Parts: sequence; structure tokens; C-alpha cells
Amino acid sequence: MIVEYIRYRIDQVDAEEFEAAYGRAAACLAVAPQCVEYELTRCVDEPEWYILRIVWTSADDHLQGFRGGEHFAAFFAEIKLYVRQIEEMRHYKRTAVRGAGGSVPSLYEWAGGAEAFEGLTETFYAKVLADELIGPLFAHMDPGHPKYVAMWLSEVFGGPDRYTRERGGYHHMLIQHLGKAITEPQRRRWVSLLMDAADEVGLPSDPEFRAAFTGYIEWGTRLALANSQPNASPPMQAPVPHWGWGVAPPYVR
Ligand code: HEM
Repeated sequence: MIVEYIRYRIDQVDAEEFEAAYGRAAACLAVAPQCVEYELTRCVDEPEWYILRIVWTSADDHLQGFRGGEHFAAFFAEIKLYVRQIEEMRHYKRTAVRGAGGSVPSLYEWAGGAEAFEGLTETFYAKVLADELIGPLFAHMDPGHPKYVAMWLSEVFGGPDRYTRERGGYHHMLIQHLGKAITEPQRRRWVSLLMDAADEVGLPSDPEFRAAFTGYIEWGTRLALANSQPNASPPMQAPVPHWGWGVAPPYVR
């Protein structure tokens, strides 16, 4: 991915028409398969300055794909009047320095932190061990297993990276699933018992939290099933995934 920044200096008298033109041109970005996202911002300190930020799938996709593609003519027709007012137009590569700020709590914090996830997995694995369909898979599980899975979930949902530091991270989790040949009914039961446990221990029940939580569990269990099949060849090294709120951040009054 590559980020394009275009800085414009627009006379105040033209500002309204400039924004309207970009409003129309944006329809072309919205359907261009090379465009990831776009945003036009206006400087509050010196309102004649605008910055258009467009994230492209790659610089080539922008320069060849978009500019040579079916949407460019309509896009350019809307904004060509303003090309001479461009002060900078460059592609920037993202660096590792990026992330979310502290204005939105992590799912980990929202859930109640390490204690909440430990309570969840303790209740969950008691159900798992008593279950006739998936209990046998866990018959020889390490007594620390509920705690380790709580560490994993905490890290995934934005808590401390203890599973990575103390337990071997993704690689260790992955090898525990290899060759287990988990079936779809077993996966479903795992999910269903976890959701029962979430209700029982009182994990937050707001739609936003549960949607994000369930989204990860659905994703994770489907990967666990796929990776556990005899012919699977998943990547052996990867970071622990980080799951966020997605399209529905927490509702805060
Ligand atoms: C989101 C989904 C899942 C997550 C986050 C998850 C997480 C984990 C983790 C972190 C471990 C290793 C614990 C350690 O450090 O020792 C593990 C092991 C294991 N998982 Fe999963 N798992 C998931 C889905 C499943 C499913 C669907 C099944 C089977 C129905 C399953 C069966 C097992 C088994 C049998 C082990 C080995 C337990 C032992 O013998 O100690 N997992 N899982």
C-alpha cells in the first residue's frame, strides 16, 4: 500500500466549488479497485490549504492502473481546474510507526482485562472437558491451558503481549492444532460453549463488543480447523493477530 498526499492552495472564494468538485470526483475513487481509501482535509489555521490523502494498493496501481483505467477521465474532468494549485503531489511509504490512539478502549480493556479473560477460559474449559463431542480432544490438556488461552485472547484483543513473550507466540499456538483434524461440528461446539461461557461470566453484552468478539472467534476457529487438517501447510511463523472494533466502535454516551 502507498499513501499519496496532494497539497492544494485554494483561494477562499473558490473553496466551496473546490470541495463540491472533489465531492463529485470522489465517486470515481469509491469504485476504483486500486483505491483503498481517500480523505480531503482542510487546514483550520490557514483555510486556503487542503490536503487530499489517497491510499492506493501500490504506486503502479495508481499510476498505471487508475490513470490508465476506466474511471480516470471522469475523475480528472472534475478536478482539472485545480491542478495548477497543487503545491505537492507525492507518494509516501508507510513506516512501522502507526497505531490507534487512546481515545477508544481496546476490546481487552472493555472486556475487563486479564481477570475477565481468565474467568472466561476457566468456565469455558470446564464445559469443554465435560462435553462428549470435544472433551476427548482435550483429555490430556496441560492444566495451565485455560490460562494460556486467556493470555492469547488478551493479547489478540489489545492487552499485554504475554503470550508472545512467555509462551512462544503464534508458532506455539499453531503447533498445538496441527494434525488434530478438527471437524466442523467440533468447531461449532467450541464456539457455542465459548459463547455460553461468555454469558455465564458476564462478558460485556453490548452489540458492539459481542460483534467484534464473535468476529475474531469465528475467524480463529475456522483457521484452527483448516490448520488442523492432515494436508494443511499454514505459515509456521506469524505475529499474534490483533483484533479491533471493526466497523462498530463502542457506544460511549
Ligand atoms: C479462536 C479459536 C482458538 C483459539 C484462540 C485457540 C487457542 C489455543 C491456544 C493458545 C492453544 C495453546 C495453549 C498453550 O499455550 O499451551 C491451543 C491449543 C489447543 N487447541 Fe485451540 N484455539 C482455538 C480453536 C480451537 C478449536 C476450534 C479446537 C477444537 C475444537 C481447539 C483445540 C485445541 C487443542 C486440542 C489444543 C491443545 C490442548 C492441549 O493438549 O494442551 N482449538 N488453542
